[in-house]
Amino acid sequence: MERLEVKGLNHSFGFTKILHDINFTLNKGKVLSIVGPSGGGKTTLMHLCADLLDVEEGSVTNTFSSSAFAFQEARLLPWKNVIDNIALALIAKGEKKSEAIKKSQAIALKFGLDEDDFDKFPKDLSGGMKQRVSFARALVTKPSLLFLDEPFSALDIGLKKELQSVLIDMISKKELSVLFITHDLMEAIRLSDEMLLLKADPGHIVKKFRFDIVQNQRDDKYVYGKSAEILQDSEIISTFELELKS
Ligand SMILES: Nc1ncnc2c1ncn2[C@@H]1O[C@H](COP(=O)(O)OP(=O)(O)OP(=O)(O)O)[C@@H](O)[C@H]1O
Repeated sequence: MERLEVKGLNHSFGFTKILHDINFTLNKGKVLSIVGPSGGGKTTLMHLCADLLDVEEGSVTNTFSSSAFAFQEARLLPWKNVIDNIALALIAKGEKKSEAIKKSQAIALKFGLDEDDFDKFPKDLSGGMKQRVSFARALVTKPSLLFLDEPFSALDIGLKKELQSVLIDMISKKELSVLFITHDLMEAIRLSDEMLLLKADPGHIVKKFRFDIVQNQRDDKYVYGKSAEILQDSEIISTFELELKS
């Protein structure tokens, strides 16, 4: 079975230890989130998993057949229009240009872009539109594993929910496995099967939470209820330094 397995992972930048003894497995069709405070090492961990950073100690085994990324900033090529930005990965994989364009247009519409937007360049797009393009570009190649680094954090509530719904639809059809990092607890509860809590200095996993209801049956009531419950957890309180000062 396709999986991402992290064992005994340690990482330092210079003399500063950033990650300590990280262990987890992401199986096919599952969504695993890593939550924790800013500076805790989430991005470093994601980069090690995605082979964007060399593993120094421990191991990362990725047997997924293909993977893609979507980041907090959309990172589009400024000299290419919307469709060409999306089509890029397909063309790089050897797909015929006409076919790549057709697939890119279809997925752009799925992510809520209009035909009028197809010829626009990134400088003429709003932040939300750029993020739609970024998602479409990541998913057009139908990766089996998707890495998401805070992809919803700059979006308004409506757009956030809309993009999450498209993702949940794909997850529910078991088309996709996802590893994502966030500091938004509700986002993690809405999307993940398992949530790892990463505490800082150095980053280490202090608790794992599992959510057993399938994503497309988690309504707002479930997400708010679970959030309220988890916010009472002592590890969450100390990791996010939530103690109220009286
Ligand atoms: N290339 C690098 N060289 C040196 N230190 C780095 C490097 N990248 C990150 N760090 C340091 O590693 C620590 C963890 O950073 P990282 O970006 O992984 O945390 P994070 O949990 O993703 O934070 P945020 O939520 O703010 O993005 C920080 O102290 C950061 O300054």
